Amino acid sequence: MRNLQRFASALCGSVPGAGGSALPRLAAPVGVARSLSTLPNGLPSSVTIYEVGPRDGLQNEKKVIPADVKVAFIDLLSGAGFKAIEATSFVSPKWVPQLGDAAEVVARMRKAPGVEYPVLTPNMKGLAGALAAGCREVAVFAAASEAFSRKNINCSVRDSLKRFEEVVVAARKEGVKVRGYVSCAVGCPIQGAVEPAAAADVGAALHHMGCYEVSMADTIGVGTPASMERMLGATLAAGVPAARLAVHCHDTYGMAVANIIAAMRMGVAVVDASVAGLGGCPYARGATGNVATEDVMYMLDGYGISHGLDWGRVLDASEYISAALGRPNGSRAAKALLARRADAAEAAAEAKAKEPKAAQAA
Ligand SMILES: CC(C)(COP(=O)([O-])OP(=O)([O-])OC[C@H]1O[C@@H](n2cnc3c(N)ncnc32)[C@H](O)[C@@H]1OP(=O)([O-])[O-])[C@@H](O)C(=O)NCCC(=O)NCCSC(=O)C[C@@](C)(O)CC(=O)[O-]
Repeated sequence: MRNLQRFASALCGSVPGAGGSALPRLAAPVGVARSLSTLPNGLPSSVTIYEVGPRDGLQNEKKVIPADVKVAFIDLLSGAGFKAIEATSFVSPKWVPQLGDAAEVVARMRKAPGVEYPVLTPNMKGLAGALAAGCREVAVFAAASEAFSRKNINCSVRDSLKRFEEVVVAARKEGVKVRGYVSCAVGCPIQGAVEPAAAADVGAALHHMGCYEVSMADTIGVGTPASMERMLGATLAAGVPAARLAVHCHDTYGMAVANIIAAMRMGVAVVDASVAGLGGCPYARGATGNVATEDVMYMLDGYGISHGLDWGRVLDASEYISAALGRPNGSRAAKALLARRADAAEAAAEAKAKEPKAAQAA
């Protein structure tokens, strides 16, 4: 751990203002930080994949997705071993019409034991909706970029943090866990480059507010391992421990898996991802979806890092949602594995057809 902190300070030496937060410092965070057990190569021995497909993946779809499809998708994911599946958002339906059915989806989805189903809540109205629906975990989402904050939630970063503090305090009073996001942590579709210190300050503010985990998001997928390291280094130096951090990478430039490896090398062991690489950003033309869950699983398997997910069931969910949306699967690993699965099923059917009739009947 001391090495990690030294690494963070070394990285941040060149980042002006890192850790010197200009944003409000609020109450201390709650909960027990995860302890990080590592492999001999320094990578975490297990990684939690926080599935965001039903929320981040579907919020940006042009055609209306029926609640039936969302519920069936979440139910498939629920059997796959995820500990957290971000189900939907209690945001203004005028801003995000696609998730206007949040209450219905939460009411109808199966709640598997041991699985959290967080929902996004941008304000007290969203929190009230989430609480009324029985949600036990919510997420607030600030931005490292002023321009994006105004475009996404119609207020400045500072005002958003005041609003989120109210949500965090009220949620915790109800015993509801709150996760925090920092959007545009390495780049913004409107303002361009984002200083690591700006992302670190917002991450630290959410951490000190009481978010049990802060997910640093490369919203438009422009990051590289180098810019991720600078941003995470600044965030660690600003006082957010690696055990409280997650990363949320979009894959626009094909860097997401490499960026996640860079984050794991810095001790991050929670990774947001979307089955089939669903998603996109309404404010950035050409920005692609989240890193695909299956691509992350394939990488983790290669390192021998446990993720606790059932490949067969993840592929079922991936196949289902790609068919329901009528588009090719956005995960390269899923495409390859689904093709192999189809080949194996075909070969089994052929073998069965060649069996003598009596054996087939048995
Ligand atoms: C924050 C607001 C509400 C401000 O929007 P506003 O227009 O400033 O809000 P307002 O308080 O003036 O209210 C306007 C109307 O919305 C209603 N309203 C107000 N709040 C709610 C609510 N919670 N639920 C339902 N309705 C709501 C409110 O009642 C009112 O209705 P009217 O009186 O006109 O009929 C709006 O901008 C909003 O909903 N934004 C959400 C945008 C969003 O969800 N974006 C995508 C999130 S993804 C992201 O940020 C990045 C992330 C997390 O994925 C990480 C990454 O990939 O980088």
